[in-house]
Amino acid sequence: MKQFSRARVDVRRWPTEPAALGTSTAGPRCSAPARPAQAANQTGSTSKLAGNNYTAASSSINSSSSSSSASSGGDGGSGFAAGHWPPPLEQWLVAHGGVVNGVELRQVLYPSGASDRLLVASRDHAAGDLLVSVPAALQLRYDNIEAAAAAAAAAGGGGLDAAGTDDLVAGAGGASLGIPPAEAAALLRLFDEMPRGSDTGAPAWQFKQALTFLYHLSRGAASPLQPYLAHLPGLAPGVPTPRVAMLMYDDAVDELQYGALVQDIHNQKYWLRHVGCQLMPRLTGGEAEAEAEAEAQGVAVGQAQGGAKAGPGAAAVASSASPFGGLVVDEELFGWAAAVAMSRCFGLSRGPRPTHTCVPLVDMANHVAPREASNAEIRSGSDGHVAMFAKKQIRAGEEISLTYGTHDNHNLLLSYGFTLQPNPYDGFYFDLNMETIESLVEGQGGDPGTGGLAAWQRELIAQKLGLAVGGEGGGGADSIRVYLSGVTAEAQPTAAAAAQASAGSASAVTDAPAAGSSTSGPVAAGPVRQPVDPRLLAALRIGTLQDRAWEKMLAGRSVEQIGAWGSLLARQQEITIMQLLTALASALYSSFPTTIQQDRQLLSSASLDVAAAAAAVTLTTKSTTPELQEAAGAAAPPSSVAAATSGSGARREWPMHPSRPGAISSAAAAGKEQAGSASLDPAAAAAAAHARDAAEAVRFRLGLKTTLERNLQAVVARAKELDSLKQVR
Ligand SMILES: C[S@@+](CC[C@H](N)C(=O)[O-])C[C@H]1O[C@@H](n2cnc3c(N)ncnc32)[C@H](O)[C@@H]1O
Repeated sequence: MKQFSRARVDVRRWPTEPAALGTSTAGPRCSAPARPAQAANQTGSTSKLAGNNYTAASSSINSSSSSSSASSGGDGGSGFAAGHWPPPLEQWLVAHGGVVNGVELRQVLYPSGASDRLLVASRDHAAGDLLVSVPAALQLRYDNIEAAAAAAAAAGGGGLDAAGTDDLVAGAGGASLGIPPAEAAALLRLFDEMPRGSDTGAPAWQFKQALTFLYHLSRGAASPLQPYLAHLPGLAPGVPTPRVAMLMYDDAVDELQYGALVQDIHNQKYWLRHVGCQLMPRLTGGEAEAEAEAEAQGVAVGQAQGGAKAGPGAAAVASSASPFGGLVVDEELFGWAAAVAMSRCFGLSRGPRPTHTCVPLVDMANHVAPREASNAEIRSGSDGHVAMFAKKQIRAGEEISLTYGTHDNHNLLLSYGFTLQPNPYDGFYFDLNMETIESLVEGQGGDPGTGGLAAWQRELIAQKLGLAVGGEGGGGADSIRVYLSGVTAEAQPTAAAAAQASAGSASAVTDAPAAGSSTSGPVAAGPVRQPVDPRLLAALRIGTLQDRAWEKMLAGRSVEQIGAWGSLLARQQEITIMQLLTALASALYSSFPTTIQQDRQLLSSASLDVAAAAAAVTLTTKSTTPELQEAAGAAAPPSSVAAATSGSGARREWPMHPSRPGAISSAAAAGKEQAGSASLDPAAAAAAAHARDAAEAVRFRLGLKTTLERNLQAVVARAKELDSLKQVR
C-alpha cells in the first residue's frame, strides 16, 4: 500500500475569456500597465493590500541557450493513433497507467445557456472506494519541468545546480514526459523572470503553472499531455474559459461594490498586463515581431507596447531562448493559461516540496461547501500520483464533488470565477485598527473622563490583536482584517471548539504553498467560524470593560478564548456589545449604494441578458466539424520549427488556441475524426462574457449583503436571548 497524504485544493488562483482583456474598458490592449491604485474606500475596503502582491523578478533571461529537438510522440502520446479526437479523458488515462473506477465525465447545458461539465458516478460506490488515480507523468505540473532540468543537471548536461534535486527527480514525472533538457532549462529561466509572491519571495506559482501549460500547448503532438489540453476550458468547444476576476470587464468589477475585492482584482490585472503585455512578448520574440510588422507598415508601436524595447535581432534571440519553439505568447494567451492554472490546480503541501498540479479528470469535479457536503476527497502518493476517493456512499448517477477549500466568495471569484449562494464560508471582511475600535466603544470605554479606551485597555487590545499601540512602531500591525459572517446559531461552536478550530486554521493558512493569496497577509483571514471574528469580539469585550480588575485575568487568556462567541464576561456588557455590533453591521450595509431588493431585481434581469447573449453565441458560432485545419507550418511539432516564421515566410500557429475552440492544427490529428470545432464570433463571445461578468458582480454583492443581514439577525437574537435571561433572574 502506498503512502498517502492529504492533498489540498488550493484557494489562490485566477481566470479568462481571452477576448475580455482585449476589449477591457481599462484602456487600450497591452498599454503600459498602470500601478494599481488604492480602491475607493467604500464598503469593506482595505487600507493596504493583503497577500497577493507581486514584485517584479530581478534577473533577466539568459539568451544564450537554444531550443533543442524534441522527440515527436507522433500520436501526441494519446495512444489513439486513429479515430476520435480528442480521446475521452477516461480512456486516455486508463491507456496510460491511470485508474478510472465507475466515474464518467458529463457535459450539461443549463436553461441559462451556460454549459458545464461534471464528474458523475457510473455505479454505486462505498465510502473509501478509489475513484480515479493519476500518475505524476500524466499530470500537468511545473515540478515535472523542474525535475527534468534537475535530472539533466545531475547527469552533467544542463548546466544547472544539481544540489537538492533528488526529491524532485523521485517525486515527479519529468523524464517520462520526454521533456528535452534544454527546453526544461529554458522554461526554468522563464519561471525565474516571473513576478514573485509577496508571501514567499519565490516566482508566483500561478505564473509558473501558466508557463507550463503554454509549454505543453506549444509542443503540440510532442506533448503526451495534448489529449488532456484538448479538454480544457477555452480549447474544448462549448466550454468557455472561467471568468476569474482578473479577466472581468472593468465596469463589472466596479459593480462588485466591495473595495477589498476590487483592490485585489486591480492588483492581479496589473500583474497580468505586466507579464502578458511586456514580459512575455519580449521574452518570446513578440515585441520585436510587432515592431518589425509595424515598421513594414510605417507605424510606430514601440510606445504602445510600454515595455523595454527590443533591439535588432531581439526576436531571434528571444525565440532561441524561449521554450515555445518560436511561438509568441501575448496577453490573451497568457491570460487564458493563468486562468486555467488558477481555476483547476491542486496545492500539494505535504510532499517533499510544496507544489501544484493539474490532474486530468480529477480537475473536472466541481466545488461544494461546506466540507461535509462533498462526497469525494483527494490524496497524493509519495511517488507523485494523485488519487480521488469516495468520502461517503455515492449512488450511481450522483455528481462527484469536492470541497476546494474553505473559500469565501471573494476567493472563489478571484481564483475560480464563480460564487456560491449561499456560501457557508462567506464573510464580510474589513480592516480593524485602534481608531475604529475607539470609535466603536465611544461612551462605553473604561476611561472615566472620555468614555473612550483607557491606556491599559489600548495596550491589552494591541497585545491580543497584534496591533501597534499608538498607530506607529512598536512591532504591531496598523490594522488587521476581520469578518462578520452569517453563520447560523446551530453552526456556532462552543468556546473551546472555537478556540481550537481557530488555531487549526491559522496553521493551515501558513502551510499553504500558494503565492499570491487574496486575503492572506501578515494576519491571514481564516475561514469563518462564528458570527463575529473572535478578534473583533475580544477587542469589544476588553474595550467596554469599566473595571481594571479584569486586566490580569484576561492577560492570561488567548484572543480566541476572549472572543469566543459562546462566552461572555458580564451579561449587561454583552448586550451592549451586541448593540454596538448591530450598529456596525447596519452602517456597513448602508454604505452599499443598492439594497438587497434592488439587487434581486437587477440579478433577475442580468440573468436574462446572460441567456440572451449565450443564445447569440450559439447562433453565430460556425461549426467546422469534422474538418481538420491543416494550417501551413503547424504540422510539425514545435521543437522542429526554429522560429515563428518558416522559410516560406508563413507564420507558425499555436497547435491549439482559445480563439479556435476544438480545432487542432497538428499532424497528430491527421486521420482522426475531431469531436467538433467551432469558430466563435468574437463580438458575440465578448458580449456573452460581459453579460456573465455583470450578473456575477450583482450575485457577489447580493451574497455579501445577505451575509450582513444574517449577521444582524444573529447578533439581535443573541441580545434578546441575553436580555430574556436577565429578566428571568
Ligand atoms: C476544477 S474546474 C471543475 C470542472 C469544470 N466544471 C470544467 O468543466 O472544466 C473549476 C471550474 O469549474 C466551475 N465550477 C466548479 N464548481 C462550481 C460551482 N459550484 N458553481 C459554479 N461553477 C463551478 C468554475 O468555472 C471553476 O472555475
